[in-house]
Parts: sequence; structure tokens; C-alpha cells
Amino acid sequence: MSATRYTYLGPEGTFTEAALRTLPEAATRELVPMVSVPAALDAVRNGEAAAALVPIENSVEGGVTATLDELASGEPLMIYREVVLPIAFALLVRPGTKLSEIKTVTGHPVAQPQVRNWLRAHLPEAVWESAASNADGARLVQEGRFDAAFAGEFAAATYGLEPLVTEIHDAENAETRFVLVGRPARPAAPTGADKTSVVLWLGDDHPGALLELLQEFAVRGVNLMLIQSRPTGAGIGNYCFAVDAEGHIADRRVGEALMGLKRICPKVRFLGSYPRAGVSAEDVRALRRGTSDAEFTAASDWLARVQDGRA
Ligand SMILES: O=C(O)C(=O)Cc1ccccc1
Repeated sequence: MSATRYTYLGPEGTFTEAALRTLPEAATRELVPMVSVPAALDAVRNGEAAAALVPIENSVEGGVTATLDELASGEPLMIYREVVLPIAFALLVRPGTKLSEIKTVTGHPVAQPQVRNWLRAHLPEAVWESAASNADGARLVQEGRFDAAFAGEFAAATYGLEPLVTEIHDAENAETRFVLVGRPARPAAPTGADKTSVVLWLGDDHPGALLELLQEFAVRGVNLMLIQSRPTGAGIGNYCFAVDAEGHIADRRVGEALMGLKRICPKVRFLGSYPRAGVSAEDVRALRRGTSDAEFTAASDWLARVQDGRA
């Protein structure tokens, strides 16, 4: 096991690399670019790396399906940190290329929905073909495979390209969330501003099946932050659900919600409890009156007194 190596969706120059370098510990780690999300995660599974940073969600297109599917299958992995990065694309070209000369464009598959309107307005005839990542697209432009790539402006120098257009983003304040994934271990202690990620498989389909899952959170005052269905591969109509819930598995209401889900779901995969990026415990206390663990514990203590006839 290499305790000092972190992998990430490469090659050099991805937003994923930029997100990884915002983590303090990245300064003392060997950062290794990988050709795909599965490759980055498999390096952790086989002990070649201690952790991998991969994109998991963006504010325009939702979940990054390659990551959600990889975390829902295969040898279990756990999420330990998240990083949220504002995303603005630059159109990277070989020096001297004019906008009128661009016939083919590339970028990560989830980049296209984030620049769709810009493309329609400025390059309506350009043909899009996805690359493994935005920086991989830049590399392919350098090699002459495409005329332009949507990537971070910071990637231009790495691939001898120039940013013909900058600050391209259809949606204001577009963000992408990345997660640092490692082998399963005890989650870090609660911070008061955590989230818990799980993957849930539905049992026999029946009216209200999904509601029964959601109720395990709702009745305990646990707020959901993401729910994304993904095909299980067992045929049309067979789905699992990636769910992010506010709180930490060590919180009674979150732990009891997971116990309830374990009772009603044929399969539950715990992906981790970890600090929410950019949110403090004070923020959470101010927002979630009535659902903090203290209120839940007080109600639980009251029930115990009633059960003992000491109400
Ligand atoms: O990290 C990158 O550059 C990627 O290709 C993944 C990605 C895709 C779209 C927005 C942010 C990150």
C-alpha cells in the first residue's frame, strides 16, 4: 500500500487535479494522474494508492455516472472528504486557430451540458466528441485530433495551447463536487457539518417503494441533499439510488435511519460520513432547528422515562 500516493482523474491539467491540490495534505503526497475514474479508483482498491480524487456531481448535470456506478459496485470504497470547485471553461486551441476554423470540439461528457448554449450560439456547426476528461481533450487538441477543447484555462500551458475564449459557462456559479475516496475504515469523528452517502437497492417493486426508503430519513428529521437513480444492470426498471443525507452515521437519527433502510432494502452500501465542503457546524445548527441530535436524544430519553413509568 502506498500511503503517500493519491490518484486523480487525469491527465495533468484537469479540474480534478486543481481540486485535489486544494487539500492541505496534497502538498505531501505523490499525485498520480489516471486515464479514467475506474482506473483512479482501482489503484486504491489494489493498494497502489492510498486515495483517489474523482468528480461525483456537478450543479448543471447532476451526478457523474461513471463515479456513482464505480462506487456502487466492485470492492467497497469509502468517501473521506469532498471538495467543491467553481467551474468556468476556456476554449483551448492550437495557437493561431480562429473561431471560424473550429469544426470539432471535445471535453469531458459532463462538460457539454455546461457549455451547450455557448456552443449553439458561437459554434453551431461544430461536432462534439467526448474525451476521458477535459485535460485529455486538451491533449487530443495538441495532437491534432480535435480543433478545440473545453477545459480549465490553466491547462493551456501544459499542452501548448492558447485560450481562444475564457469564462465560458452557461449557468452562473456552476460548481463541481469531487470526493476523496479510500479503502473502508472507521469514518472520522463527527464535525457537526457532515454528510452521509449510501447506495440503496429497492426490493420488490410496488407502489410507494421509493417513498418507504425516503420516509426512513424524513421521520427522523434527516435532510436529503442528493438522490440519484442508477440502473443496476439487471434490466430495464432495475435501479439503485445514490443518496446523500445531512449528518454523520454516529448521529443517532442518521444511524437509526440506516438501520431502518437495512431492514427494508435487500442491499445497502455505506459510502462514508465526511465533512461537508464549505459548511460549518454553526451553519448547520442555525439551519436545522428541531432535527439536531440533541433534540432527537432528548426525545429518546423522554421515551425511555415513559417506558419506565417515570414520564
Ligand atoms: O476534472 C476534469 O477536468 C474533468 O474532466 C471532470 C470534470 C468535468 C466537468 C467539470 C468539472 C470536472
